[in-house]
Amino acid sequence: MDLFNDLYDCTENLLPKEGIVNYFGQIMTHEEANQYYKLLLNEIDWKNDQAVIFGKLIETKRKIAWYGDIPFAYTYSKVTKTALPWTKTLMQLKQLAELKTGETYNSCLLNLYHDGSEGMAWHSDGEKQLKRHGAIASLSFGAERKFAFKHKQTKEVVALNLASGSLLVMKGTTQDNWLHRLPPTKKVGNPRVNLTFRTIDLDQ
Ligand SMILES: O=C(O)CCC(=O)C(=O)O
Ligand SMILES: [Fe+2]
Repeated sequence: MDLFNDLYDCTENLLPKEGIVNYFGQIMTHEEANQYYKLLLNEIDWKNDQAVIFGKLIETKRKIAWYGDIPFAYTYSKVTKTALPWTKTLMQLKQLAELKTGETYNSCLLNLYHDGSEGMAWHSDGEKQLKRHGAIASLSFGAERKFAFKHKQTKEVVALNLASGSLLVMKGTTQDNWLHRLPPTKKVGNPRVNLTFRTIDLDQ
């Protein structure tokens, strides 16, 4: 695993300008990643995501869950969700993400993509309730999927594959200047679980 991880320099900024994205590669063994994947699939209170699109309430096939230090209300795609208390597994993963990235987090949004037909459209995670320029740590489990960034003005694109058991961090002004997405793909038939650890600003 160490040999493999030497291929990634987690201090290298993947963005050419106006934001910072670091990819740490796989931060655990395949066995550990597989264990976490199964635990997360079973333990998490997965719900179909709801969103208001053109004024209509729709349910996505992708499932989500929202956990945090306290029952924060978080408005995402115009629907408000209340954070559930951390599970033991999520607490372990939060500590791992904090140790690796040198940042702290107080909440986590989880996404379950059943197969490659499910993805997430271009967006940035700049919600008002999030700490301005706070780091967002992304842990992935299960199927490897492509993840892409697009500069809001120049439309430059940067893409990479997120492996099972891998960690990526977005920080600085990334959310101001770049969109990101998880493109749908016909090549993937297995589920993927993604965790994004975030910091809700309690003064907002
Ligand atoms: O699934 C991913 O890798 C990204 C999810 C994401 O961008 C989000 O939850 O805001
Ligand atoms: Fe996002």
